[in-house]
Amino acid sequence: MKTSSSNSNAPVDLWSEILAAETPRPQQIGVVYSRRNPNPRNHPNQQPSDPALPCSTRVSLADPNKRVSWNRSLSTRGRTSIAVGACMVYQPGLKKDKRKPKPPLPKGKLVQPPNFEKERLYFQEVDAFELLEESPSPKKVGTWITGNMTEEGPIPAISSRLEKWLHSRRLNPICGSSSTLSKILEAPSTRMETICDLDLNASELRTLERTEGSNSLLHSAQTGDKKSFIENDLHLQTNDRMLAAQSGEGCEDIEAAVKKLSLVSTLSSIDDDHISPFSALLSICGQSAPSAFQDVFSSVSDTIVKVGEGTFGEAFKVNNYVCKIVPFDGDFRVNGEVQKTSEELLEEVLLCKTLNQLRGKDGDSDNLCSAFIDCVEFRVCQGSYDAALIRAWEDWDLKHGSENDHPKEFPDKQCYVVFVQQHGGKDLESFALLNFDEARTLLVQVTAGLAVAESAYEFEHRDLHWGNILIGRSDSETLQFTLDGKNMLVKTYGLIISIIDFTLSRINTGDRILYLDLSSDPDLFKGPKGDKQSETYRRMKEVAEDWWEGSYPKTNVLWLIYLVDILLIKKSFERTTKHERDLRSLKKRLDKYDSAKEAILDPFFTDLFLESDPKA
Ligand SMILES: Nc1ncnc2c1ncn2[C@@H]1O[C@H](COP(=O)(O)OP(=O)(O)OP(=O)(O)O)[C@@H](O)[C@H]1O
Repeated sequence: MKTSSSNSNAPVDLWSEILAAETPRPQQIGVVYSRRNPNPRNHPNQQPSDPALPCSTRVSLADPNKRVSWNRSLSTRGRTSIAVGACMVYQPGLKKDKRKPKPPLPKGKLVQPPNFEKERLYFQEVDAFELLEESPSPKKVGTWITGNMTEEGPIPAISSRLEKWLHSRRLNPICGSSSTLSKILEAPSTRMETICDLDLNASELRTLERTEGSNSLLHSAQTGDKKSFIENDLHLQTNDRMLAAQSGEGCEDIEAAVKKLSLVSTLSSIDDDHISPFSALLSICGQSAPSAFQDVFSSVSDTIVKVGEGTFGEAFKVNNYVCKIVPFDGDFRVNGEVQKTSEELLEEVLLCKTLNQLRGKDGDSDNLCSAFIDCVEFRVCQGSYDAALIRAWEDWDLKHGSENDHPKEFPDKQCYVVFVQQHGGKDLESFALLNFDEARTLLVQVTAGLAVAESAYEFEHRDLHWGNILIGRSDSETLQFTLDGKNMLVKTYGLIISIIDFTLSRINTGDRILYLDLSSDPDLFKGPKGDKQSETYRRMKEVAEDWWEGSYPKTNVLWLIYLVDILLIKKSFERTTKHERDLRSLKKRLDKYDSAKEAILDPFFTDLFLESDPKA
């Protein structure tokens, strides 16, 4: 899936190459925004709203007339995490429902065995004997990977660098995170950079060496990244801890600082250990303090172009990347919605990091694909909106008419998460499909991607409308998917798709189940009758019986059915009546499948596989 780079310092992959060819000049970007929850009253592609439907009364304080959302009740919104691992007990708003047991951990090789050579080198630096003697046993063995055996005995599955550090100082009285999470933590996207290192002005983001120091919070604490330190009551606690660690104020303080900022303790101890979700979010983004928002973007003003907007985020093209900027934790509404919380964003980042694992950057796996947008960096920022972004926002507003609030309204204490993603092209709504082959490859890539993610993580997207499928043109004729160890080479007909926006998604990371409890968002299911997107939410609800923590891969199939409908009804491309018949019979058969994994075996897809057939 990866292609080689001409510049060894820059991470060039398939997308970068596609996009270098596809969108070389900002003014050529023609992405038309499609929000997840279009307001049927003013969205050209939506049916007129049912006057009987209640319209939301939640409007932004910034501009009460700007936007009305018909299907969100974010006052009750909240992503929910069910921890399935030892010590993972954080379950806000967990509904007690004993109908189903907790889903099993995902199958397949989720966790790579630890690289023992690396472990050995590490332990040379510490007193290995002492360490092994003092290491606590996990309380629930089943959720830990089995450690390697050494002459001295088993090495516990020590997951993160922070944990190793704690072990080395015999300061780890709690059980550690599972290795799945640690693997995610150590993925390239958790690179620790100072604000200056996040050089969006470069034509490519640099892949920094992931050294022990550069990727650790401890390092930040020790080097004291004061430049990005923003004085804010909310964050002082975190910074105090880090500075205490820096100044070496005794083991207890260091232990507390590191433990509280390590993912090991994030979700599980937010409640009982008074850790703020904000600290945990910083931690998972590899930061000790928020970056100054304006600094991150100030040097790239000429190249910034807005490419889209969503209910929560504004998306800007910055060179070859897209930065999705999501404000959070503010106490006023943005775009008519209550702002997302640190906690929700923490889980969203975790979810993205988990899906990033499917790209196989960290070794072999039984399930691989590049169908989910590559998130290359996550950055917590704070401050008022950058002038270059505001200019880009206003340009876009002139051309497309934004439904969002003007970002200049944000106060200077506002926090944001910047999701730095690869540019995935245009969304399906605005992309002009040329012919039936392009429609077919779209369907097979989405289906295969969902099948792979289902298999690896019991993933359900739960919101796969046409604004959440991006399409780019590519020279690659084929694309590889690996499903349960079997390789499938899929014909692209020159298109590569990327799935985005995991706000409603459900995933089993191996440590915990992340999902959004849609039962607390009744408006989501009140969209116009007959509207395919609204009907799909309602069908999902029937399948889930409004119990959203459960695993229902059928929901993925429901979105595939929606996609076929969209291709038939909303998209025009060169096609014959036979092609339409084929699509209609695919839709009928899809109805009978319970998962994307079943759907990918449908005869409709057979001749789209070049070498290996998933049935073989
Ligand atoms: N990586 C990307 N590449 C290209 N365009 C993107 C990318 N990410 C987002 N966009 C554009 O921005 C729009 C909004 O992004 P996204 O759906 O992720 O935001 P959101 O706030 O989560 O939206 P929603 O209203 O669906 O919750 C997309 O429809 C797309 O047009």
